[in-house]
Amino acid sequence: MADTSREAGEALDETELAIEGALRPSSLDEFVGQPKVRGQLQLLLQAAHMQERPADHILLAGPPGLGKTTLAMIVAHESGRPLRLSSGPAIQHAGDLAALLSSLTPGEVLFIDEIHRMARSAEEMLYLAMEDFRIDIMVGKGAGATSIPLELAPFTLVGATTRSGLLPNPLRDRFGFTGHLEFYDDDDLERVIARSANVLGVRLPDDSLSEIARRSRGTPRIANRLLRRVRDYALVHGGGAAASIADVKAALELYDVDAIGLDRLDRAVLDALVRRFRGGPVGLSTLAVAVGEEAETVESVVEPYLVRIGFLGRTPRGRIAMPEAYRHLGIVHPDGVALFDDL
Ligand SMILES: Nc1ncnc2c1ncn2[C@@H]1O[C@H](COP(=O)(O)OP(=O)(O)OP(=O)(O)O)[C@@H](O)[C@H]1O
Ligand SMILES: [Mg+2]
Repeated sequence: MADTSREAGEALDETELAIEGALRPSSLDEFVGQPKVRGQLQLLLQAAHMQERPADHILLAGPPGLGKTTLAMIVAHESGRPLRLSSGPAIQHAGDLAALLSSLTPGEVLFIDEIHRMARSAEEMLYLAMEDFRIDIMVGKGAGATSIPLELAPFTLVGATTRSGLLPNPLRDRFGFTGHLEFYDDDDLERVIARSANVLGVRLPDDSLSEIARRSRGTPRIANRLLRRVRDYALVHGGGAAASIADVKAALELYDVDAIGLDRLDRAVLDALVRRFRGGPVGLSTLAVAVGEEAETVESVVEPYLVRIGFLGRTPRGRIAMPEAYRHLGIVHPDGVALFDDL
């Protein structure tokens, strides 16, 4: 069954989560692709190490599944410091953040996932904490309220966000460095898949490897997930430990992944845009309602890849379908232009 609800990545059950953990690279050297961000992080960590201080605060931005959490873990691992995990939705009051910050040990790496979803009051507390390693705790209410300053142990904050545009500037400015993660090209995805296949004990001929890479929407998490489905298929229907190209194609067809990696939700969005809204422009929320999804999911999970491959455009008046999208769906463009030249 193909799940169309992909908020915050995928709904993984516990075994899948454990496998995702096992597939995570634990050092910068093992981390595939993203040469820019890798180089930037390397320098930052090395300088901090030479001066025996915690590294500057780091913000990691990019679509789901590109390696933000993985990099946060690598930062802690490479600097030999403990990692504390939290997330924006878990910090709904300044008090939640105060409790978290005051319990950090010197040099600890604090990872706040989905940092754009943190409460406003906590954000303000975080500004001071990031800059001066200090917070003010409010005691009492009304006219008698006083604030008590509290010194914090120096720490490194690693924030992750799929929506860096939603972060207030004062918060964004307090990070020493922002790493923008990009979609991976097919060569990098092949390396991710080859590494994971090795860990999972799956043998993949070259053609199988490149077919999975081509259908992974530029995203390592999707590459790993498709690989696991292909492994299942080969185990049940095919040649056991080796997954032939026929196994790959059959498995991906079973899970509704099309020839360029679009899944049911991607296609539903394109279909609504092209057929129902005649190519747009249509507002994000209207489009989301048409496919029965949250606007946030459509915006942060579905759209970035469709924009990147030139299927969808974002304009001030709404979303529009680009000619490539018509071609992929096999629909004649309203201008009457024949777009079937490659059929
Ligand atoms: N550069 C990479 N090399 C190898 N594997 C990677 C890489 N980036 C990500 N992965 C794999 O992809 C999976 C998803 O990565 P990760 O959890 O870090 O994504 P994320 O950016 O935090 O996503 P989300 O926004 O949904 O939290 C991980 O299990 C990891 O194994
Ligand atoms: Mg993550």
